[in-house]
This record gives sequence, C-alpha cells and structure tokens, in this order.
Amino acid sequence: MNESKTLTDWSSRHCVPCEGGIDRVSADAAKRYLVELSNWSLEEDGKQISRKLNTGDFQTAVRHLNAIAELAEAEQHHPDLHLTGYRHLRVVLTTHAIGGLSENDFVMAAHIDRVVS
Ligand SMILES: C[C@H](O)[C@H](O)[C@H]1CNC2=NC(N)=NC(=O)C2=N1
Repeated sequence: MNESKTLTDWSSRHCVPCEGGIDRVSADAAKRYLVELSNWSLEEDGKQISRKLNTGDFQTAVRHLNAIAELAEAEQHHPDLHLTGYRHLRVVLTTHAIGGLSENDFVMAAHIDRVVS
C-alpha cells in the first residue's frame, strides 16, 4: 500500500518517462508521503512540492544546483531551480505533463535529499 512508503522506498526507485497518462497524486496522499520527506512542503495549490536550501555561500548553492541538474538529466524529470540572494536555493517539483504531482516528484525529492546531504 502507498501509505506505508518510506524514504528508503522512494530513493530506491527511478522516475518513469511521462508525457501524460500517469496517475496524479492527491493532496492527501502527498501529505502522507511528505511525513517521510520532511524537508519538503506541499504548496497551497496541492500541485507542487518544494524545498529550501539555505547554504552558506554562492559556491555551495551552485554546487547543489549542478548536482540536482545532473540528477534531473539522469532521471529525465526536471525541477524548477531558483537561486536567489546569492546563497538560497529553492527547488520546486511538479509533473508538467499532468499539471500536478506524480510519484516521480517524490522519487526526485528523495534523490535530491541524497545528493545535497
Ligand atoms: C519523456 C520525458 O520524461 C518527459 O518529457 C519529461 C521531461 N522532464 C519532465 N520534468 C517534469 N518536471 N515534468 C514533466 O512532465 C517532464 N517531462
């Protein structure tokens, strides 16, 4: 059952190619999944999850951005990356093909936590 998914489960999975025809994750399910992915928040519209990374300096923020970009290319699932205030990185995940959240977003969140830790 989906409700018993743990962080380990998500990070052991990979994104599936998506050009539509993939199930949407409801806001309720997203909230349950985020209990395990505690660095991430559900946006008010229920269609995106986001994480802030407040790093100590520009170089660290850019290093994280590049690590996430490399991961996104490997997984073929691409987050929005906002680097502002020279050292604050905000990562936003949604599945554009379905205009909302899919399991790919939670898989990516778990992998992102791994590469920036
Ligand atoms: C086939 C391939 O997986 C799709 O074109 C991907 C590419 N990266 C993507 N990234 C995100 N965030 N949403 C998508 O719908 C998406 N589509």
